[in-house]
Amino acid sequence: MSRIRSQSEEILVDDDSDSSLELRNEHVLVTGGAGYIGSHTVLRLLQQGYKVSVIDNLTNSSQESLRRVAAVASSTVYFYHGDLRDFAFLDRVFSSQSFWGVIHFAALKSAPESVAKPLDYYDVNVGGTLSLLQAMVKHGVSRLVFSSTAAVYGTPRSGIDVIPETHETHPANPYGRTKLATEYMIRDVVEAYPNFGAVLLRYFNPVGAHESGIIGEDPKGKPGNLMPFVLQVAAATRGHLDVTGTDWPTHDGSGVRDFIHVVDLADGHIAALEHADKIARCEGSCDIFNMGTGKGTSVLDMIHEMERVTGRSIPWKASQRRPGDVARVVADPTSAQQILNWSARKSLKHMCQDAWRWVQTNPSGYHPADAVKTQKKVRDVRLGLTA
Ligand SMILES: NC(=O)c1ccc[n+]([C@@H]2O[C@H](COP(=O)([O-])OP(=O)(O)OC[C@H]3O[C@@H](n4cnc5c(N)ncnc54)[C@H](O)[C@@H]3O)[C@@H](O)[C@H]2O)c1
Ligand SMILES: O=c1ccn([C@@H]2O[C@H](COP(=O)(O)OP(=O)(O)O[C@H]3O[C@H](CO)[C@@H](O)[C@H](O)[C@H]3O)[C@@H](O)[C@H]2O)c(=O)[nH]1
Repeated sequence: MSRIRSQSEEILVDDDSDSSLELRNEHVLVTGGAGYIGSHTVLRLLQQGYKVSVIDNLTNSSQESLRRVAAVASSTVYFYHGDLRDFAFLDRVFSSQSFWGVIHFAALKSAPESVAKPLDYYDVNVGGTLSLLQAMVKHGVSRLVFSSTAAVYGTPRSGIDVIPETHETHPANPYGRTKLATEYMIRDVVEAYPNFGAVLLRYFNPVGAHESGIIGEDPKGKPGNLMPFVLQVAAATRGHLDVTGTDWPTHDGSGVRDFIHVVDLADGHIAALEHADKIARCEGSCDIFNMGTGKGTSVLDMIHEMERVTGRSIPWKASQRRPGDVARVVADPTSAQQILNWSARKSLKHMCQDAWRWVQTNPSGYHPADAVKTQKKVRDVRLGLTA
C-alpha cells in the first residue's frame, strides 16, 4: 500500500477479526465520506467488497463515524484528512493510489445558510468539485457519482404530482444553484473527455440511520431539518415542534415531502457507481436520477408515525410558513427503477425506528462522552498514523 506522509490515517480492524468478505479490486474514493450519507455509503461499499478511501476535512463530521463503519464491516477504511479545494493535496492522494471511481459527497448543505454565505457555498461546492475534476482528469479516473439535490428543481410546476428528472431547474437559493452549476460543470467534462461516466443523483429528503444504531446523523449545532427537530421533541430535549405551515394545499395542510431512508440512498449509490462504470465503458455520458420513494409524507404524518414508534407524544404548534418553502416535493423515481434497477425499500416506520434507535443509543451523536459505550463496539479497531 502506498502512503502519504502524515496526510493519511489508516483505520484498521485487528487481523483476528472475523471477515469472510470477498474483496474486489475496485478502489473507490469517497469525498465527504465521514459525513451522514457518506458514512452509510462507505459501509455499503465495504460490505460489497470495494476497497474504500475517504477524503474529508471533518468540518461537519468526525472520524468516529469511520471507526464505527470499519468495525461494523470488519474491514479497512483509508482516510485522508484534507480539503477538497487544495489541488496539491488531491494530486498527492491521486498519485498514491489508483482509484477506480469517485463518489463525491463533500459539500456545504444548508439552504438557509447559503443565503447568508453564498461565497462559501460557491467556494466549497463549485470550487471543491472543480479541483476534484481536475485531479480526476489528470489521473485518468473516469467514473463519478455526484450528490445533487431536489433543490435544483425549485418550486415544482403547478399541478404536478411527482417530479421527473426532465422538470425545469429553477433553484430557489444559492445552495441549489451551486449544485446546479456543478451539475453543468460535470456535464461539460463528460462532453470534453471521452469515456467519462458520470451519474448525478438528485436526493429528496434523506432521513433515518443504520439499523444497528451505530452510525447516524450527528446532530451538530441547531438542526435545520424536520427529522432532527421531531427526534428532539420525542426525546423531550425540546418542548414542541413548530409545524411551519398548516395551510398548504395538501391532505392535512402541512408540507409534504419524499422522505428516503439513508440506507436505501446508500444502496442507490452502489447502483449508480455500477451504472457509471457501464457508461464509461461505452463512450461515456452523464445521466441524472432522482433518489426518492415516489411517496409523499406530510409533516403531520411524520409526527404521528414517530409517536407510534416511540410511544411518546410529540406536541406541536402551528407556525408560519418558512420563506421559500413549498407545499409538496415528491420524486418520480421511475428512471432509477428502470435504468439503475434500484428502488427504495424501507418504509416511513423503518425511517422513524432507525432514527430513534440512533438517537437513543447516541444522545450526543459521535460525542466523546458516548465513547465509553462505543469503545466496546469498536474495540477491534486500531488507529495508527502512517508514515
Ligand atoms: N442531507 C440532506 O438532506 C441532503 C439532501 C440533498 C443533497 N445532499 C447532499 O449530499 C451530500 C452529503 O450530505 P450529508 O447530509 O452527508 O452532509 P454532511 O455534512 O454530513 O457530509 C458532508 C461531508 O463533507 C465534508 N466536507 C465539507 N467540505 C469539505 C471540503 N472542502 N473538503 C473536504 N471535505 C469537506 C464534511 O466534513 C462532511 O463530512 C452533500 O453534497 C449534500 O449537499 C444532502
Ligand atoms: O421545524 C420544522 C422543520 C421543517 N418543517 C417542515 O418540514 C418539511 C421538510 O422540511 P426540511 O426537513 O427542512 O426539508 P426541505 O425544506 O424539504 O429541504 C431538504 O430537502 C431538500 C431536498 O428535497 C434539500 O435540498 C435541502 O437541503 C434539505 O434541507 C417542510 O414542509 C418544512 O416546512 C416543519 O414543519 N418544522
